[in-house]
Amino acid sequence: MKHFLSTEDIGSLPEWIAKGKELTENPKDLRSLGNGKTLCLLFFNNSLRTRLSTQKAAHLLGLEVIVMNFGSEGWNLELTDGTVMEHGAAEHIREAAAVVGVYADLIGVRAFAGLKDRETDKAEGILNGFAAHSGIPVINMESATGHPLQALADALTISGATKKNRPKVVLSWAPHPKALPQAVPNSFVKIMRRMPVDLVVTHPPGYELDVDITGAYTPVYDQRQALEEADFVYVKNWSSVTRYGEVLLRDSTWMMTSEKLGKAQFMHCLPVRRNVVVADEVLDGHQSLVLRQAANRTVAAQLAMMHVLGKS
Ligand SMILES: NCCC[C@H](NC(=O)CCC(=O)O)C(=O)O
Ligand SMILES: NC(=O)OP(=O)(O)O
Repeated sequence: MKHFLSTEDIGSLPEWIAKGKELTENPKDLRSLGNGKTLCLLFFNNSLRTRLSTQKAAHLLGLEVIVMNFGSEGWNLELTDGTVMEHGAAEHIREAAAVVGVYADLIGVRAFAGLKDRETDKAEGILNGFAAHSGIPVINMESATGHPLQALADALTISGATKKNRPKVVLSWAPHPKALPQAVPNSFVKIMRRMPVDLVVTHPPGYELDVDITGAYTPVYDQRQALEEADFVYVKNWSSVTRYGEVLLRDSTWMMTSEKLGKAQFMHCLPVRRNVVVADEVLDGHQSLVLRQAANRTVAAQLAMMHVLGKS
């Protein structure tokens, strides 16, 4: 059975990108691919793009969709085997996943990092629990450590927008009032390593990504130096890994501005806090790719579903 749990589940990235371009440029009626099948989307966290683009992609592939906001409406799930369930959780993930497998043919799961315990988040209990116990393919709609649908959409966006054979792509940390997960930068770094780009990662000291996930990299702590000659600038906040889940810095000089962006194209996965992460002028300017990224989320979801349906 094929899942789509991380960017590693993308076999040949150039082939997936070519297929994505084909879906966009020569759309065909693909409704027979998913005919008679049901996709169940489970949200343990909020969403706009993921929920709508995945539903739209499912309709394009002829799938029926059922959606549940599990975080607010589902039973609290026990993830550990052998627990005496006298407290807290009403249901074990073994039953919950198996039951979804009775109603659906594939599942999408969104379950963010709790940002309290690093090892718990790295174990990906909810995502892996559904993959292990549902008996049907699972698609990651942003988990504790990764957001592969976003990364695939970002790869499609850069591939479609680049004017160079080997563009310079900068991933820049930005300030944020809340502690946010590392899922988006993790998957972005991993997929960019498989693209014909020169990737530079810039963040303040203390915001190093987990190299067990991203692979080794050399951070550039001077943002202006990192941004020199950039073609694409991907801006994102994440919380500290070493002081797990902490906000160490709220330095507004890391916010992206038109002056710092220069001639580069701007990217962000959204949602974004205006004038904290990025200045209005950038989001409202013609160098912003954020809506193309959002549009490519539908293409990424189609590709992921075709993969797990065995129809890619
Ligand atoms: N899926 C896209 C990003 C989701 C999440 N952002 C957030 O939770 C932003 C919340 C806020 O701004 O209050 C993240 O960073 O992983
Ligand atoms: N980029 C993204 O995943 O957006 P949502 O959190 O709104 O789904």
